[in-house]
Amino acid sequence: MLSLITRQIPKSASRGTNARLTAPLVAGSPLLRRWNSSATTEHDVVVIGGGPGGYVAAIKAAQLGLKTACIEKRGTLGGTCLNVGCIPSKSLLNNTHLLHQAQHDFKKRGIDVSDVKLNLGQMMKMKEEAVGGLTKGIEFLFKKNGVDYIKGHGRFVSANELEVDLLDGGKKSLKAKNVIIATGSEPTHLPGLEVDEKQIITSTGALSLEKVPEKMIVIGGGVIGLELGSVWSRMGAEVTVVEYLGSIGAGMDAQLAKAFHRTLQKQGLKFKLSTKVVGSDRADGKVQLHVEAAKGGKAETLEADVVLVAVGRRPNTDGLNAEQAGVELNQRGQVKIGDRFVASTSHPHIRCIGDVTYGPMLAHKAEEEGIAAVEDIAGGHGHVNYDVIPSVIYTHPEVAWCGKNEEQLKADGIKYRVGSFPFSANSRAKTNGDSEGLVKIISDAETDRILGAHIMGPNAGEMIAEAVLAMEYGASSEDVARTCHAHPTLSEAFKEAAMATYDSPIHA
Ligand SMILES: NC(=O)c1ccc[n+]([C@@H]2O[C@H](COP(=O)([O-])OP(=O)(O)OC[C@H]3O[C@@H](n4cnc5c(N)ncnc54)[C@H](O)[C@@H]3O)[C@@H](O)[C@H]2O)c1
Repeated sequence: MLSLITRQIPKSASRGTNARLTAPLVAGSPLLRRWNSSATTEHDVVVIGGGPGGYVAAIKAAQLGLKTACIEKRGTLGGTCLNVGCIPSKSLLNNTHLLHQAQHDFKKRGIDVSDVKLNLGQMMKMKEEAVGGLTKGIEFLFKKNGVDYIKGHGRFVSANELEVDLLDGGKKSLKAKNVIIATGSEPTHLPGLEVDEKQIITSTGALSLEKVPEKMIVIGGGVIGLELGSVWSRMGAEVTVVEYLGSIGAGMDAQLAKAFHRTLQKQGLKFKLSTKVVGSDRADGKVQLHVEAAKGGKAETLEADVVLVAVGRRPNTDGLNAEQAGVELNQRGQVKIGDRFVASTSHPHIRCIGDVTYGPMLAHKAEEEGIAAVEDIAGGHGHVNYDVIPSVIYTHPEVAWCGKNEEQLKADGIKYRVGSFPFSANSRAKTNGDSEGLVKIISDAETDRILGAHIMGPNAGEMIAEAVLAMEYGASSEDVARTCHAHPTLSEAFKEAAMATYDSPIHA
C-alpha cells in the first residue's frame, strides 16, 4: 500500500527531492534559503504547530520539494510529546523502573546492592537532557531539509494568509498555497479543581515535581494516570487512582484490563473505580478531594499532598481564528475534516491533522496523517490505515494493543476465535524472571485473518509492531504461527498465541 502511494506521487516531485540531494548549493537552493523576518513570504505549505504531526509534515513537504514553513509558539519543536509528554514520561518510567528493580528485585537475582537511594534532581536532569537533545535534533532536521521555522503564535487572517506574533517581538505575515493545521491538544481540566501545577497538577506538572509527595491522588485511570501514577508510586508515593468507569485502561480489552488492574494493585497502587470527583478544598498544605459513587450514593473525602488530573485532553484551537478561513469545530471542539484531511469546504487547500481533529490522540497517528496530508498536496494521494494504529501504555509490564477487542467484535456481530499464551510459559520471560502477562490474538472465525492483538507483558510496546505489520498485510493467524521466530525470545509468545487461535500451542 505504501509503495502504491510512492508510485502515485508525480515524478516531478520526487525528481525535485533527488535533485536537491545531488545539486551543488547555489543561490535560491532550499538548502541555502534563509527566512527573512521582515518580508511577507509565500510558501507552498505552511504548517501551524511543530508537534509530531506538524514537524513530520513540514519535513516531508520540504523533502518533496515544496517551499515549507512551520509556525510553533512553544519556542521548542516536538510539541506535547517531546516537551511534556511521551518523551519525558518515558525517561521517568524507565529510570523509576530501574530504581524499583534495584530496591526490590536485584537481591533475588544475586545482585547485592546497598544504600540505593533516589536522586530526584539527577533523574529530572537526565529527563531534561533527553528532551533537549531530541527537540534540538528536530531543529537540525528543519535546517537540513530547508524548512523555515517561525517561532510564534500563528493565526488566520484570510484563507491564504497567516499572521504570526513572533516570540521575540513583532509580527510576520505569511502567504500560503496550502495550510496544515496541527495545533494539537491540551489537558482537560475538571470544574472545582484549580490547577496550579504544584498541588493540583496536569501531566505537565507531574513531570517536574520537586519532591516525592507522601500521598498522591490520580484522577483518571487512563494512559496518563497509570503511567505517571506508576512513576510516583515507584518513587515512594502512596498513589490512589480515582476512575469514573468500572475498569481502568481507557477502552483496552476487558480481560487485559482486569489482569492489568490486579498487577498494578500488587505493585502498590490503590484504585477507586466507579467513582466521580465532585469538588475539592485546600487546607494546611493538603488537598481534600470530594468524591462519590459514580451512579450516586456514598460520598467521601480523600486527602492528598498532590492531585494529578488526567481525565483526557481537549483539541487546541485557541486564538487560531480558524473560522475566518471557513474551518468549523464540532461539539467536542475538534476541527471538522472531510476526505483527504480537508478542513474547510470553501477552501480545500486547508487541511488538519493530529490531536486537534478526529481519532486517537497519539503522536504516531498524527505523524502518519502529516505524511499522508503532504503526499496528498504533492501528488493527490495519501493514506492512513486507521484499523492498525497501535496503542501502548508504558508501565511495567507494558500493555499494547492494535485492532479490535472482544467487546467491539461482539457489538459488531463478528464471529471470532481467540488464542492466548501466557508469558509464564515463555522461556525467555521465565529466564528473565519477568513473566507477568499474556499475548491474546483474535482472528476472524471464517477467514482466520487477524482482527486484533492485545499484549500485556515485558516489551509489549515493541512486540505489538509484529501485530501491526501482520495486520497491515492482512495476515492470518496461521501465517504468523508458521513464521519462524527466534528462540529464546519473547516474540515466541506471539507466535504461540497465533497458533492457539486454530490449534494447540506447543508450550502451554
Ligand atoms: N502512551 C501513550 O500513548 C500516551 C501517553 C499519554 C497520553 N496519551 C494520550 O493522551 C490522551 C489523554 O490521556 P488521558 O490518560 O488523560 O486520557 P484517557 O482518555 O486515556 O483516560 C482518561 C480517564 O479518565 C476517566 N475520567 C474522565 N473524567 C473523570 C472524572 N471526572 N473522574 C474520574 N475519572 C474520570 C475516564 O473514564 C478515562 O478512563 C489520550 O488520548 C491518550 O491516548 C497517550
